[in-house]
Amino acid sequence: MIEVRNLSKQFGGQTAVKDLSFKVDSGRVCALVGTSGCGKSTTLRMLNRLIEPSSGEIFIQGQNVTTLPAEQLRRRIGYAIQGVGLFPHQTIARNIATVPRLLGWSKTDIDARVSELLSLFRLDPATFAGKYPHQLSGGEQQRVGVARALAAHPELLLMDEPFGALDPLTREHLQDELLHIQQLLGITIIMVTHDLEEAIKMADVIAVMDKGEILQMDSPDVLLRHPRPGFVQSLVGGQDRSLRLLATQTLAKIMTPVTQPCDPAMSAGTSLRDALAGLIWQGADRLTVVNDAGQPVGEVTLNELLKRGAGA
Ligand SMILES: Nc1ncnc2c1ncn2[C@@H]1O[C@H](COP(=O)(O)OP(=O)(O)OP(=O)(O)O)[C@@H](O)[C@H]1O
Repeated sequence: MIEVRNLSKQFGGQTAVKDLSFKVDSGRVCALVGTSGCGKSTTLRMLNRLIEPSSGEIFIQGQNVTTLPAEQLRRRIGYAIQGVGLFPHQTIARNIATVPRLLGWSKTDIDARVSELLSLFRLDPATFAGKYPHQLSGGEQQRVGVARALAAHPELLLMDEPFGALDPLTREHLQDELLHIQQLLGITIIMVTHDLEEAIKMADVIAVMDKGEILQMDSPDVLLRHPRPGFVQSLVGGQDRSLRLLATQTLAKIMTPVTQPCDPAMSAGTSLRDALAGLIWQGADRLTVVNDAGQPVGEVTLNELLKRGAGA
């Protein structure tokens, strides 16, 4: 668990982050959202002390790390940013191995970890390990950036707009991939994003920031159903709130036993939002939920989807 107590940062006379206190449980994904300049990146960078806090304390697994040497702290915390920041003159393998090398891992352990991570991110080690960053696409580089951040089994992964520069399809793909890996490794993630849809999709808990303060910190569902009046409401409020609500759940959560298999068929991991879009597109009022083998495992009606998107 990571806990922040009364964290503040002033640059000159200007307050960028004001008396923040919050906790994120182990294995959870927390997203910091808010408009440009509200203090998201400054908050994130104080957690690994790329920026020194003006005041306040940070605890990781109960240990006060506020005064730990920053280098030591950064080896326990992975950090991935938009634009990746890979070392251009080093191979992909060497880039990923950066922190394990600093920690003095053996060559055998490093090679094994590099292969494991490349495979996890579906980059064939034989093809990619020896390449240089400029020989990779943006999406591939972004994967390597996250793999590098995970290399030394960090307790915490910090991500600052990690998918910001990618096209929507690649972005969605990488979000799915990261969620899968997060669940596999059970790692705690704190991510900064200006994209509310990304926060809703990725996070267990969303902290909405404005002018250096957290105005509300709740699960996506609670945030969408009960936003605090004012800034939070205007951020999450719009007419597409029902669609955002539907995006927080999957068919697996709401399906009932199959009565009569019918078209369309959709996988259990499909979001309710995509399911609704599919039913509208096909003019159907019911769908069959199928497992990976294509066998029917449940069904969901259009009516049920409409109910789930209702605010009341
Ligand atoms: N090194 C710095 N020196 C002076 N002011 C800074 C510095 N870094 C950030 N700030 C200021 O602190 C405030 C918060 O910046 P921060 O980068 O944390 O915002 P942000 O929410 O991440 O914004 P964005 O979404 O645009 O990246 C801004 O007013 C910014 O100008």
